[in-house]
Amino acid sequence: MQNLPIFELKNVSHRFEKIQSLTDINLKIKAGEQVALVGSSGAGKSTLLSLLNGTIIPSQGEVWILGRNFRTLRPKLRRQIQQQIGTIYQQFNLVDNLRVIHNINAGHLGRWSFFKAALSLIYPLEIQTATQALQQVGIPEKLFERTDHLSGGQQQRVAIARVLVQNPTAILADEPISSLDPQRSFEIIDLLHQLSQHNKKTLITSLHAIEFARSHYQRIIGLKSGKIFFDLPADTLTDSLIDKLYTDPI
Ligand SMILES: Nc1ncnc2c1ncn2[C@@H]1O[C@H](COP(=O)(O)OP(=O)(O)OP(=O)(O)O)[C@@H](O)[C@H]1O
Repeated sequence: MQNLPIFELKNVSHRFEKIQSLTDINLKIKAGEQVALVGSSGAGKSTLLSLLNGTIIPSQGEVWILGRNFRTLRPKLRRQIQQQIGTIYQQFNLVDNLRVIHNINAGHLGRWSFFKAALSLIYPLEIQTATQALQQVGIPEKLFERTDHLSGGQQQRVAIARVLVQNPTAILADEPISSLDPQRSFEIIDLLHQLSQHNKKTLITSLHAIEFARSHYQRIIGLKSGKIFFDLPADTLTDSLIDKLYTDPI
């Protein structure tokens, strides 16, 4: 079990009606790995992340998550597996007019009953857990602030705190810094790196900023026109290969 990959894709292709977004992907990602996904717009990065968190099922091939062939699972087991995968998005996916604590507590939703979730909207529950998560992302004083009163960088920290409360095995981040300035971008990438290392969580991040992929990830996967163009340790990736990823036709 120890050596089983957290994620495995076997001959995976995906098609959105007329658009072939991924073609024949074979990939294994082990526990604790920090992987950056890079490639031009439309290369298939978000599609790949959506396959890894079970949001979409591939048109062809098999996606194995935590040792299970996801397609074959019953809905209840699918939800249990999905609870183990936390995802952070470019647009944060927070409810703007709620206080921060409610957005963080959304990380419990897969585990809480409907009643508990509804009650927590009136009397916030698990304040200590939420405070700890907010402390880990560096803004503990914002717990009762309205979410839309925070800056973009702070909102992304809240989204990360929500994932920490979910306590997943793996964290997926889909272009988490696209709407942030360079300094905030560095801070969020650095935070994700520190948290995944400290909490021993697998981290997979899609990124346009190649410099952060190189500085903060062990492994870099380049996608080009829906195919894996390279899959290399960060310290062996050359500038010329990066140029080819973005310029040459496949
Ligand atoms: N829901 C969808 N319906 C139809 N086509 C889609 C859908 N999602 C993605 N695609 C198409 O699949 C291809 C891959 O898209 P994807 O979003 O995975 O790329 P990406 O590498 O994440 O791009 P970006 O960096 O711009 O986010 C694109 O051609 C895109 O237009």
